[in-house]
Amino acid sequence: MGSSVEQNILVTGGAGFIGTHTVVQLLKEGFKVSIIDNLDNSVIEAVDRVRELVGPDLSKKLEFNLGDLRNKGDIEKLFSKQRFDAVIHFAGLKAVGESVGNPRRYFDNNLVGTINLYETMAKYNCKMMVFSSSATVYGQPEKIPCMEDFELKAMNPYGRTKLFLEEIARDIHGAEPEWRIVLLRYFNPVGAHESGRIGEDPKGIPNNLMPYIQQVAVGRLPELNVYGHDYPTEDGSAVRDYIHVMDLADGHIAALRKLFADPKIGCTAYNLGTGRGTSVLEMVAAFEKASGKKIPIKLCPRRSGDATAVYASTERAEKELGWK
Ligand SMILES: NC(=O)c1ccc[n+]([C@@H]2O[C@H](COP(=O)([O-])OP(=O)(O)OC[C@H]3O[C@@H](n4cnc5c(N)ncnc54)[C@H](O)[C@@H]3O)[C@@H](O)[C@H]2O)c1
Ligand SMILES: O=c1ccn([C@@H]2O[C@H](COP(=O)(O)OP(=O)(O)O[C@H]3O[C@H](CO)[C@H](O)[C@H](O)[C@H]3O)[C@@H](O)[C@H]2O)c(=O)[nH]1
Repeated sequence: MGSSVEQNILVTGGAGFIGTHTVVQLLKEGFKVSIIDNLDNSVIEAVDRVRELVGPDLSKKLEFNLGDLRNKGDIEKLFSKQRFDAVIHFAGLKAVGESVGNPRRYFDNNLVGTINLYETMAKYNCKMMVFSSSATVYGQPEKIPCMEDFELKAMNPYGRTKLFLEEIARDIHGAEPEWRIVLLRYFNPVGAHESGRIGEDPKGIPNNLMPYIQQVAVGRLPELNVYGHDYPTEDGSAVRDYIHVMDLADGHIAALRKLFADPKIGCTAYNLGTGRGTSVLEMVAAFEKASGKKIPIKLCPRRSGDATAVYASTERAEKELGWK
């Protein structure tokens, strides 16, 4: 189903993991897309593969711009030559451990980049934004499932950039109510496009569970360290809400449609998760079953800063975005 009027969307960080999957869905839904990415954590081949997946006709509606949000001039160049109806803002750094060792890099990239983006959007009167937030803003939630109105607290510099950026969005909307901003709090994105042509391929040793399991499966790493087997959960391992990246991509389409359709949306946060908790050991078992490969594991102490169990309440996204 294409949209009746062709809307033009700027996608920051569109060459990355969630970005590429979302751009495929945007093009298929009839949107025109411009990506800005500095390729800090991605490769241009990923954009070539998006073109391959959508075919030559839809590819004509995709433009790639090499640029860095920390340089206001790079953003200005885009806005001065075309009108954008909305921005989906993925660009940012996301490695928790790295942010602890080098917080200034995170504040510079995530905060300065986003502030530059808001400034330029305001200048060109483009006031609709879908922002990549994270379940990390719930810290160690006192209750589960996490609901959007829970108290927010971040536990590391990366998490603080997401929390600050949520606060910045609420303040901008508070002062200039014409802004429409959707804050999407992703839980744990996993998986890849069904073609296998795009996906998550982090550089170096992965921090996250799924890419780590995948590297064990292909023999690049010898075994999976299971961090924590004495949590007060059914099997002792930690519980998360793993959401397929294609579902997440569709969540962005739903959020965009909501922005365009609802002048009263204001600045609203939505959880994007499945609402189901899965333990680390259950993930390993599910992967073994699906792939037919044995994943050797080593039971290790808890990883510092990890929560016991986090999963989403999906009620608000279901009710207001029509997304599940
Ligand atoms: N993947 C997750 O587990 C997860 C969970 C919650 C939230 N998020 C957030 O979602 C967003 C996308 O995550 P992802 O997994 O696709 O990450 P990713 O690293 O694959 O994609 C981010 C993209 O942004 C680009 N980028 C970074 N800084 C930039 C800058 N200053 N200017 C231009 N481009 C820049 C990178 O090169 C990369 O292509 C991030 O903001 C991340 O914090 C991710
Ligand atoms: O090699 C590994 C990697 C992870 N885990 C465990 O697997 C679970 C999930 O860990 P991930 O690192 O995959 O994901 P997190 O829940 O820690 O964090 C991710 O999701 C958060 C949102 O919930 C934030 O967005 C954060 O940036 C992002 O990395 C945790 O219990 C972790 O200890 C292992 O046992 N072994």
